[in-house]
Amino acid sequence: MAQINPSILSADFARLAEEARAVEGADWLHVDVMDNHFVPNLTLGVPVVEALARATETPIDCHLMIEEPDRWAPRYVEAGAGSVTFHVEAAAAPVRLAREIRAKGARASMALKPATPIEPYEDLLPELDMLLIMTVEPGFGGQAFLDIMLPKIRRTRELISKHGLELWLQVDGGVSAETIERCADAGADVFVAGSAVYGTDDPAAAVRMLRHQADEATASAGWACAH
Ligand SMILES: O=C(CO)[C@@H](O)[C@H](O)COP(=O)(O)O
Ligand SMILES: [Fe+2]
Repeated sequence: MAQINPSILSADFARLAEEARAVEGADWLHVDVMDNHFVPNLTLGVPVVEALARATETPIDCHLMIEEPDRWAPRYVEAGAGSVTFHVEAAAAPVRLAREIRAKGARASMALKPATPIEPYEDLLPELDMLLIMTVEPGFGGQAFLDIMLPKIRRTRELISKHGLELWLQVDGGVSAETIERCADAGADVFVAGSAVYGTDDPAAAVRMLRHQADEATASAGWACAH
């Protein structure tokens, strides 16, 4: 079944706990950490992730858009994140970092910006629990989905199948009722959605609707997700 991860970036930051609980029933809560260096925006850090992990039953999917993830990612596992994603463009030693995240008890995930190809990282895939393909330039919610990322999603799904991996394939940026079917058809199975969830009157219903759409598209594409 497809997983839907609402992005708290599009929620009301003055009511974070309430907003996190508004999407209980979602698979993971996606938390975007930005440091104003790796991306031109600043959001939240370790103390807020700790507070969110206490405030909701939904596991935390932490997306680190920061410099020096080798230094900081383990701190987010300690803060209570169940999955930690670092950007390969920022990591000094991605294999060592993925192993450290796993050893500390979280799922290890690596993200690629739109201009970063997957092919140089084929041999790293067994070290990961999830790969994140950005479908916008990281930094802000509410941007338009980049259709030109669809071939990369498809090629990544082929690599995952070729190696017989259980790796999850996440897409993030501009995922909505209009675009989710294209992502699922190309091979994504974990979908981050910010404005398409929190921009509606009923975030929990939006999650259910997106999941249904993704499941239908995956079934007609004929590949099975690993979860
Ligand atoms: O990581 C990011 C942005 O850099 C995302 O997680 C956004 O928060 C997704 O928001 P929408 O594009 O779905 O509104
Ligand atoms: Fe994100």
